Amino acid sequence: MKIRVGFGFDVHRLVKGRDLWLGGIKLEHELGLLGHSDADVLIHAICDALLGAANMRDIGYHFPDNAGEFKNIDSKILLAKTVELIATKGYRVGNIDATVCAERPKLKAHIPTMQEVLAKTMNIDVEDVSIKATTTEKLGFTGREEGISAYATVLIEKD
Ligand SMILES: Nc1ccn([C@@H]2O[C@H](COP(=O)(O)O)[C@@H](O)[C@H]2O)c(=O)n1
Ligand SMILES: C[C@@]1(CO)OP(=O)(O)OP(=O)(O)OC[C@H]1O
Repeated sequence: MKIRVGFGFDVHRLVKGRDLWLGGIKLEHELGLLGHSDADVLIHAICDALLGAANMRDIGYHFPDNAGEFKNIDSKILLAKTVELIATKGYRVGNIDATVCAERPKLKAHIPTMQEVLAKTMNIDVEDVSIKATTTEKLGFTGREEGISAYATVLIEKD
């Protein structure tokens, strides 16, 4: 079996008047993430990690942020397409480990739902999707609640 690892990182700005989509679900919050798509920063980090593992460039290369077809798109669609892209090289997702940096909202209670939704989107076992959350102790842009960042590490495999 051939295995490869990949890493992804993304940031989106928090603004008024936008819904907060994170890990494929909509959360109740007074601010939402700004982007061309639904700005689901966690999914974007996972997409970049998968593409990186397969050495297939990055999310903006495949889904440009000036293309009308991706305006306000549900990032779960981009994740499903990314899984299809790595499959063209024969790879499937092994496991994912991701961290979201957000001062608020508290994500703890929502993580099992995110795991289920993302596992379903990628057609993998929920056991293979780890999601963690941390504050940055009120430091930096995440600590000031100006944005949310996410990191993802993935393993992909083929026979
Ligand atoms: N947005 C967040 C941030 C953190 N958590 C949970 O709280 C724990 C402690 O966070 P620290 O940043 O103080 O280390 C963390 O391990 C998460 O379980 C959260 O749910 N949502
Ligand atoms: C997802 C895409 C495409 O809609 O747009 P954004 O939501 O702005 O996200 P980003 O992480 O900046 O880059 C990838 C984009 O091309």
